[in-house]
Amino acid sequence: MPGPQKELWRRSESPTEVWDDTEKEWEFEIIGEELDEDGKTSRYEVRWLNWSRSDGTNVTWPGGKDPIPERAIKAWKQEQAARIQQNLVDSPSSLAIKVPTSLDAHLIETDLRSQGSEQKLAQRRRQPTLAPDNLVDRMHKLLDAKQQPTTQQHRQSRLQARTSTSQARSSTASSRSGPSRQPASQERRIQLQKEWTAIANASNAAGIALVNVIDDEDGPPLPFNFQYVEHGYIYHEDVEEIDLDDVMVGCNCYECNLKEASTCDCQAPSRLLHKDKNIFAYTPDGLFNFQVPSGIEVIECNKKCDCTSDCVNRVAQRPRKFVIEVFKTSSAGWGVRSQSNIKRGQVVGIYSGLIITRKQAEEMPQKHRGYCFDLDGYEDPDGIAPDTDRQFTVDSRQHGNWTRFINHSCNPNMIVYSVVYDTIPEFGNPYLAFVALQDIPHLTELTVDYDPSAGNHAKRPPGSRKCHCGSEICRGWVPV
Ligand SMILES: C[S@@+](CC[C@H](N)C(=O)[O-])C[C@H]1O[C@@H](n2cnc3c(N)ncnc32)[C@H](O)[C@@H]1O
Repeated sequence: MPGPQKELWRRSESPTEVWDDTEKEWEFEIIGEELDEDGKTSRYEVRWLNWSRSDGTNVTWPGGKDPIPERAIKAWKQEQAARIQQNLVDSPSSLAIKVPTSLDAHLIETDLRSQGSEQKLAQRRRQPTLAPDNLVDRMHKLLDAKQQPTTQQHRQSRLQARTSTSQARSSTASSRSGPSRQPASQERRIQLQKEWTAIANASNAAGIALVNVIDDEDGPPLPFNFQYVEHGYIYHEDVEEIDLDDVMVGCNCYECNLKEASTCDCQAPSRLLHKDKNIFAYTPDGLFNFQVPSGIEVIECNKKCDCTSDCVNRVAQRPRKFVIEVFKTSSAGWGVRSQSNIKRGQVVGIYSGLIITRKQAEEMPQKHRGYCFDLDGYEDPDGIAPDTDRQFTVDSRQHGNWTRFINHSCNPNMIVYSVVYDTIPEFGNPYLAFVALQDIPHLTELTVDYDPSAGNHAKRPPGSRKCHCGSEICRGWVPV
């Protein structure tokens, strides 16, 4: 006969929750968050400062009818981002114990594939009859065919690439003991890839892959002490930095209204108009709407605004979501492409680098000017002579991100527009955003026209280089 059923565990009584004073302001701080399987926040952990249960505990997980105000969430996210950034600065060794994300796995896979492909190519050079038999070879063959305008040109540029690397090799060969050629080490390339990806991830941006299936060069040539800067500017000591917190103003819209842009304080002073009415520069899907005339800066909401990060007027400032490949091209050094398809109007990236004065840029040796971009979007807003004290240039030679590798094409798939969000237009240091002019399939080289105002028959400027863009409407030269 069965005996009396044993009680193994009984839930203790929940402490009583009394929130009686309806007039009272309940002060709280967010102290944690719970993530769902996609890594998105499902709820926040909150500590109440002027409330506790009868047992003294004061932590809850609010939700449902009483969601946490957006403003508190925004402050918490900013605090977390700053903490991640600080950890990275304080402790470079922490990079080594970073928990791999799916993006890292993707990058490692890409890297292994490109290494495999490189070994195959090297082997094929030694045994020219070896047939391609794996996916990577086929993919890169297809890419080569797509990127090279003619076989003749292809052969020439391959030859040039080999000649230049063999020259580089022979200049270092003298320090080696014997004449036999060792396969080039790819350690530098992999190290750069890891470093740049860690820096990008710290700004919540996706990783950077470095790929070379053309020759043995183990990464792009960079000046000594090059610093990868995923986002923002560094200021040269000759450029006066102004404390923007005192001068910048934000809008009070809780939700900036796409239909009535004039009701947003950020958009009302903008010269971005359509039929005399203020408009935002973006569609509801966050794509550039191409209604911004050249010479007009897009003014996005900023850190003083009340709106959240998904506001219709915050697009260029969002972190990059797709992995970028900095890859060796066959005829224009290193270039860039995305591992994901890109939509027309999608903002692909923002130029970063060192802010120098225009005078400094003009006095720079010509060979270094290839990485300079003038910030002249606001220079002549109403036909008024520009304030020469505030004419700046961004130089990405020594400090910059992947956009410094964007090559020129006479028939480009991106354009550049000026956008202002954590500064004011009058200060003359807007950001430069690269936006897709068309749908761009993944692994297609991303290009801009370095001199969009030049006509197709413009005379070749002194100091310009021979253009290898391969487009049917090629002008024949690249400005420097
Ligand atoms: C901003 S950098 C672009 C990245 C560069 N390819 C690299 O390897 O560092 C500009 C330089 O790239 C080269 N370049 C860019 N587009 C080119 C093109 N269409 N044809 C030939 N060279 C090009 C020129 O040397 C130019 O001065």
